[in-house]
Amino acid sequence: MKVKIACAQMDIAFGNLQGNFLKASEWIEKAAKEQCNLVVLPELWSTGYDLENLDQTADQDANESLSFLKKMAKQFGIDIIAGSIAKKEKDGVYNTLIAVDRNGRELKQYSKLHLFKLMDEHHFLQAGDHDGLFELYGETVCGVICYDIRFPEWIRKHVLSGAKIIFVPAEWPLPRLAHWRTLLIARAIENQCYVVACNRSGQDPNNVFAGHSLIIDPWGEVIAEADVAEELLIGEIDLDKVKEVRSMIPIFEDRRSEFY
Ligand SMILES: O=C(O)CCC(=O)C(=O)O
Repeated sequence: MKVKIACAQMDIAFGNLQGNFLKASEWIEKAAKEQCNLVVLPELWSTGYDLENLDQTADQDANESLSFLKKMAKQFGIDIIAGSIAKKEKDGVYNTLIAVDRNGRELKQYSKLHLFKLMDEHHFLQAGDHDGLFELYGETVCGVICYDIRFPEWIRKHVLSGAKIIFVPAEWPLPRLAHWRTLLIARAIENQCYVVACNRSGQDPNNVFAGHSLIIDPWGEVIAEADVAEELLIGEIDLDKVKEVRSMIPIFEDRRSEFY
């Protein structure tokens, strides 16, 4: 099955929810006009890393984000992996990915499991405690968020549960661009699956971000890669290729899991 995917590598206005919702709606519309089946947004697309103001800006139970995303998905007939938002729950704020389908049905919420101390996340956010698996196009896929890609065992757990696409919304800083590319390509090669990674563009008061959103196939080939500036990155994936690559080098049969 072929799927045309767009990564909305947008700039994010620091703490400006209204501006970011408007911008996201424009990118979603643009992806639909390009006949994409699916659009992916970056991490914390509605607030950016304005962590100190999350008390005011985090979305209570993701209600506002969900109604916006469901409306957009139905209006433009497109599936949306809506990066992540700051979601307020009873015990604090989570960095939460939301996926909705073109019928406006919620598919998944996943909260970032590994908090990134270098960007102070642990002072402002709660860590998630469940996996990122969901069903899309009749296949199992998953979402993880940014820093999560540094934990290959977390990604492998999803792949062992059947994930054929790993979606990665991110706000990855420019100084570690080489890590971003290397880790994403490695995750695709070692798991023989697609990786669709949507980073943000631009800067905030503390960081300049790397852009370079990537769509990578199960052989580790880069299907499409953005530059640092804002861009709607488009690439087509073919889910049948996962089986093809896995039969060529059958790592999942050859694993010696009794030793590790
Ligand atoms: O791991 C990194 O170098 C960047 C991670 C990050 O920026 C994040 O998780 O928000």
